[in-house]
Amino acid sequence: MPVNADRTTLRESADEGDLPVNELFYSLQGEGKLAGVPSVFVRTSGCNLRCWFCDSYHTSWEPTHAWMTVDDVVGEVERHDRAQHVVLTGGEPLLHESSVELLERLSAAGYHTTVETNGTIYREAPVDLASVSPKLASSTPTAANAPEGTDPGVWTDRHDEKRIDLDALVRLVETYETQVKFVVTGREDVEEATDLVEAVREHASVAVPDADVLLMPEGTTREALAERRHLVADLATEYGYRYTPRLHVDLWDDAPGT
Ligand SMILES: C[S@@+](CC[C@H](N)C(=O)[O-])C[C@H]1O[C@@H](n2cnc3c(N)ncnc32)[C@H](O)[C@@H]1O
Ligand SMILES: Nc1nc2[nH]cc(C(=O)O)c2c(=O)[nH]1
Ligand code: SF4
Ligand SMILES: [Mg+2]
Repeated sequence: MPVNADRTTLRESADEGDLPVNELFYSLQGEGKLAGVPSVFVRTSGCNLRCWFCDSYHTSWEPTHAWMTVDDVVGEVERHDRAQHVVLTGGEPLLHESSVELLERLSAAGYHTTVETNGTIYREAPVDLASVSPKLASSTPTAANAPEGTDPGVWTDRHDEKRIDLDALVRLVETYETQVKFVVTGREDVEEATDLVEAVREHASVAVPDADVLLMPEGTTREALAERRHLVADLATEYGYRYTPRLHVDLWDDAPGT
């Protein structure tokens, strides 16, 4: 089973350079090109978007975290001594300037680094795989779909305005080895994803091959994924994009720290 961070290294208040950490655990990469690879996950808290389906509610809708120094994060990562891969995720990890220092430290220590990002923010850092997941119109929160007990309020418009930043997307694909990973709820999402990929191709100086465009079924439980995965697999075949499972959900359902 994945192992959670020792909470004794977490503090309540921030010093400059600290990172708001929601959780740190060792598991198998569940998504994308590196699915199945043992990896330490560092999940920062705080997001500039509010997807209605966010599987990390406590980093977006209700951010919870403790502040850790970059030193302590590196120390916790190193405790998982079999891991050679680190996944920096969130929330939106590129909101935080200190994510750059963390990536520099991890890279210098020899780790392969993946950053899971919504693609609205560009930062320069030693990133081995930028796992970019631009948010489609179907992610926008409304009064009808927002998580129970929340009122999307200003976030319906704010999310919709901020969810795509073409300049940031282009810089990310030009700078890093990239996978572009769309959360798919239905056929319209793949049509919109195709328009976006075409726009990125038009502006970028590098190729974005179909094999780097991934379709991932929306769903946070085995049951939800079982309902949607065949549709998404068929769409991947039809469009020539790659399908990615959510291996951790298949294996551990919605258990925390996986
Ligand atoms: C919680 S997000 C954190 C990183 C970044 N904020 C982002 O959205 O890419 C991690 C990954 O989970 C995906 N994700 C979040 N909720 C999901 C859901 N309900 N079903 C499928 N994928 C989901 C995101 O698209 C992203 O690829
Ligand atoms: N096992 C596992 N793989 C993942 N790949 C990306 C994740 C994320 O939340 O960013 C994630 C996650 O939360 N767990
Ligand atoms: S961008 Fe990522 S972390 Fe933010 S709300 Fe959407 S899925 Fe959650
Ligand atoms: Mg996740």
